Amino acid sequence: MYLDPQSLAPSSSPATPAPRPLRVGMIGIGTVGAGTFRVLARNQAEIAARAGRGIEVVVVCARNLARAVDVVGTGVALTNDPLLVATHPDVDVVVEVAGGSGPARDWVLAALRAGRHVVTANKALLAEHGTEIFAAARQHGVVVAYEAAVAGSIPIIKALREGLTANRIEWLAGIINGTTNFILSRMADAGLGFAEALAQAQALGYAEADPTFDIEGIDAAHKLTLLAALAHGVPLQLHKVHVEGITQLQAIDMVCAERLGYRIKLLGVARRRDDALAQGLELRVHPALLPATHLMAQVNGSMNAVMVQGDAAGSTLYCGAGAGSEQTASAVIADLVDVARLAGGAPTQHGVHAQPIAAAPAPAVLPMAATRTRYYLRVPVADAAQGCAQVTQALADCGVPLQTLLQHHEGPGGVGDLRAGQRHVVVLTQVALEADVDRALARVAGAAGVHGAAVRLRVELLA
Ligand SMILES: NC(=O)C1=CN([C@@H]2O[C@H](COP(=O)(O)OP(=O)(O)OC[C@H]3O[C@@H](n4cnc5c(N)ncnc54)[C@H](O)[C@@H]3O)[C@@H](O)[C@H]2O)C=CC1
Ligand SMILES: N[C@@H](CC=O)C(=O)O
Ligand code: NA
Repeated sequence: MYLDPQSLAPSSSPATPAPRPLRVGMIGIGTVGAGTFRVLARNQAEIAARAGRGIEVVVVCARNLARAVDVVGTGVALTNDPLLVATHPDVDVVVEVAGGSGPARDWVLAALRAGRHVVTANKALLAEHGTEIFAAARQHGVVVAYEAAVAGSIPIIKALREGLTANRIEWLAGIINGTTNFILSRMADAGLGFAEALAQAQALGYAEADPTFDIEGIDAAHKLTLLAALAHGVPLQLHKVHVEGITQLQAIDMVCAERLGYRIKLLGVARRRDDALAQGLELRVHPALLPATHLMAQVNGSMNAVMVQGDAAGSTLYCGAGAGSEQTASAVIADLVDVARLAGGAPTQHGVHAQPIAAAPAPAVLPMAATRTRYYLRVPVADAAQGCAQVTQALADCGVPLQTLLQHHEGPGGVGDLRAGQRHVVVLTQVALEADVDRALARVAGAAGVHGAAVRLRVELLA
């Protein structure tokens, strides 16, 4: 769509002087920074042909300068002062791949005020300070591009801003954290424990500096905040995202889900509601059951996938590496190429201005009690028959329609944290209101013979 094959051929007009290269200053040269430098160097000729000019890293900020030399060699200026890169006179665009949201805000604002474009992979920064940062970019007539910040290599920002721009987006749902998808896949498919799987994700460069951000769903909430703003025209409102991570997930529920024909994934969902029960936006990150036959359920390891339902396009699905060095670098460089193509024009004329566009009126974020979906419930009980009767009665009393009910009894040597001999009532509901499901579970909790806390997981509707 964007690539003119002729542009890869050598120019036939020698009289036209070659435009000067786009000069890049990088802040951070870790997993993503090093990948960006490597891919820029390796694919230099192709990238220059496609961008219409070369892209050249002129200065790099690193904490450890000796290690930075190993990556970038001696032909690039090095500093450990990020502000020096942000305002460097020889830099056209600042690539921020250091991470964190406090100091990074200052560097990025300094770059924008100095008239530099910014490319960043930092979703925490934009989810927390994006309103201020995009306003500064507008004021100074420059671009903040962030394709790498959401779902790594997948061009989902471009898809929403450009490919789907004609649509009213009804919902989007995504596996948008590579680390947790890697952990859940390794636990389900290779029988690894949580800690071991997390350690592998860290060693492969997928996890955040503080992996709590991954496993507690915060990183996915950062990304969902950015996606929801683009897709639904709402402000950046991280504090309104309902967030549950995967640390409370129990092995028994992964096994029961699988026996029922489902896989559990950490999902980010932004769903517009305009029905008899609610008008607004569901904005939530949590583990969810997906039918094992659904394409999204088959997205494993560090892969991400985002499904978008538009009123005109219908369903579209985007899948690819959600984390990793060169995988993320691919998106960073795509943004650099967009900036290179500006060639002095106004950012908005070239469709690169990556700020969320507010629609009026923006839908309000709904409370979780208003969520409408299907549910998986597991209730530990002393007596299976009595437990089934209690659970079905409570669901019926609260208007929650039942779809499947089964008893689960694991003998000695059973899965995960299951006590030998423990019985469970496992239920799949039809579509119900979360408030009604919670009322039913509150009733069940007080019943004689119920041993321990019930588990409630959402079954996501992806149709
Ligand atoms: N690793 C991945 O797969 C992905 C990471 N990201 C984001 O990209 C950013 C970078 O992530 P990684 O490369 O994985 O992290 P990293 O920890 O591997 O690299 C960050 C580098 O920045 C340097 N740095 C931090 N503060 C600095 C300072 N004040 N002065 C000089 N250097 C400083 C660190 O020393 C480190 O070398 C983060 O915002 C992360 O969320 C986004 C998508 C994927
Ligand atoms: N830690 C993140 C990195 C990419 O955004 C993830 O695992 O997805
Ligand atoms: Na992306």
